[in-house]
This record gives sequence, C-alpha cells and structure tokens, in this order.
Amino acid sequence: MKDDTLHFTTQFKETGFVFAPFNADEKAVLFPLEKSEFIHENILIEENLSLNDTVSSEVSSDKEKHLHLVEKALDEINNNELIKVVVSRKEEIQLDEFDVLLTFKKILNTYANAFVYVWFHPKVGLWFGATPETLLNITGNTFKTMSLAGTQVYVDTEEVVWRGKELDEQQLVTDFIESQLKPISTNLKIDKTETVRAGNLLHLRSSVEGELRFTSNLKTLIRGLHPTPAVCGLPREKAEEFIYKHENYKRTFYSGFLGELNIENNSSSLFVNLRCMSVADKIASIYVGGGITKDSSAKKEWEETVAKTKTIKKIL
Ligand SMILES: C=C(O[C@@H]1C=C(C(=O)O)C=C[C@H]1O)C(=O)O
Repeated sequence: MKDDTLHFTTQFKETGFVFAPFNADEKAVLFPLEKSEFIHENILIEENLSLNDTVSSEVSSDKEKHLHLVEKALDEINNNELIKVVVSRKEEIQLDEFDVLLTFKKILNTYANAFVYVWFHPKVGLWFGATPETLLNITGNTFKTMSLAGTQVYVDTEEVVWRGKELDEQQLVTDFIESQLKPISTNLKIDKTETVRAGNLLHLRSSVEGELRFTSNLKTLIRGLHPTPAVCGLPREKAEEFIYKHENYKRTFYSGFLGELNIENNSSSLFVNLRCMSVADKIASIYVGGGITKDSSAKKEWEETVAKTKTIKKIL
C-alpha cells in the first residue's frame, strides 16, 4: 500500500486483497489494488532453517478455561440448543527475538500445501498463517469450496481410521454448505470425503464445486458460506451467540478469511484464517479451536487445540 489509510469493503465488489474478521457484521479490511504496489520478489527458501520441536509447557489456567468452555458447549448441545459449536482459545507466547522475514520463510518452507501468508497494516497489526482451508475460489461464475473438519494427529506408520464423531462432524459441514449453495447455484457437485494432511495433522475434506446463478453475486456467496460450521457451528446464529458470549477473548481475524478479491478474469481466492498468529510487542498470540458435538470429550478437545498450536509453534 502506498500510505497507511485503512480501507474497507462491505460489498466485495472492489479489486484488491481482503482481510475479513470472523464476525461477518464487522468490516473487512481491503488493500485496494489501485492503491497498492505489486513487488515480485523470489524468496530463496533455505533448507536448514531451524524449527522448534520442543513442546512448550501447558499453561494450566488456559487448560482449565478451555475444559470449562467445552463443558459449557456440551451442556448447550445436550439441551438441544446447539448441534455443533467450534470453541477456540488464544495462547500467548513471549518471544526473545523476532524476525518477520525469517518467520515467513520458515512457514513457507514448512507448509508446502498450505496457503501461507504474512499480513501487516500499521493500524491493524501483524498476522501470519498457514491455513489448509479454502473458503472460496471463483472465476467468472465457476466456484470451488470445501468442507473441512475432523482432526487427528498424523502418524507416519498407521493406516488412517476415522471415528464416527469426526465423520459426523464433517458431514454436518458438508450438509450446511450444500443447503447454503443450492438456492444460489447450479451444477453443484460434492466429491467423496478424503483424508488430507496439514502439517502434523489430518483432516477430512470434501471438495465442492458449482456455478453461481446469474441472479446471485459474490457477496451472497461469501455470506452464504462464511462462517461455515467448520469454524462456527449449527444452527449458525446460535453458535455465533455462544461464541461471543462464552469464549474468553475476541477472535478478531482468526477464523475470518483473507485473499485476493476480483483480480484478473474476475477471480477471487479466499482462505479461512486458521493455524494463524498475530504478533505485537514480542508477544505471539496463537489462535486454535475445534468443533464440539454431542460425542466430544473435553480432554480430547483440549489436546486437539494443543496439537493445532504446533503448526505455528514450530516456527517460533
Ligand atoms: C477451528 C480450526 O480448525 C477447523 C476445525 C477442525 C475440527 O474441528 O476438527 C478442523 C479443521 C478446521 O476446519 C482451527 O484450526 O483453529
């Protein structure tokens, strides 16, 4: 950007790079293309960037709070208020030293299959991420999205077996996406569920594609999808309410989305902001969450969030 003016988009009609918060009622930040400079630079990926494999110790107050949050979610599910809700937390890590470019290089180097980014605006902050989840890819009227949910730790030697809990949880996301897209699209195609690897984790994914009806537009499509039950829950409004009321912090841009808007050939590529952190005053805040359904156990959900912090912790 040529200056530090903060621009926003509400209609998603502009061309540029969008950074949208989880809360769809809050404004999405835009770097308008015409106010930006494109600088192409080949970053040399060095092979021997050291990663941090030591597991930092758990903060017991974080754990207690998260277990309590999951129990609360389970109560609402058992009372038939909710079918699924994604609950999350923020973990803060004090950094001795911090180098933006080195951090970015390490993420790029480590996560070849993820959408890796570094994003900065002086009035908003500094964010990094390596997300496995596409919100939307659209060129002309042809779009692709995905249903991504269910998590287990990747183990090299074992054949992957998914429990009913994860299969059901991912199916909820697929069904939601299908019902949101049906009224606004044609030729909707949902692929068989497959296992995908994201760093040290495995997820279940179904690819979805279709054509946006001419009577619909990009904003309707984005609003239909975001937030999916992969990051929010079902029913959507009740899950949002639960998240705003009971999570112990504000998500801001975590589990929002980011990417290129209406670039060449009228195409947009948007990703869900997961496996991410913000950095300010030598404190890294790592954001992690997981989907709670009737079959969840609080302890396992805590462990899942711990496993998810490793994507970023390895880099620090
Ligand atoms: C919410 C996150 O991830 C999402 C939740 C998942 C789950 O509950 O199993 C899996 C992948 C993502 O859709 C996160 O990484 O913070």
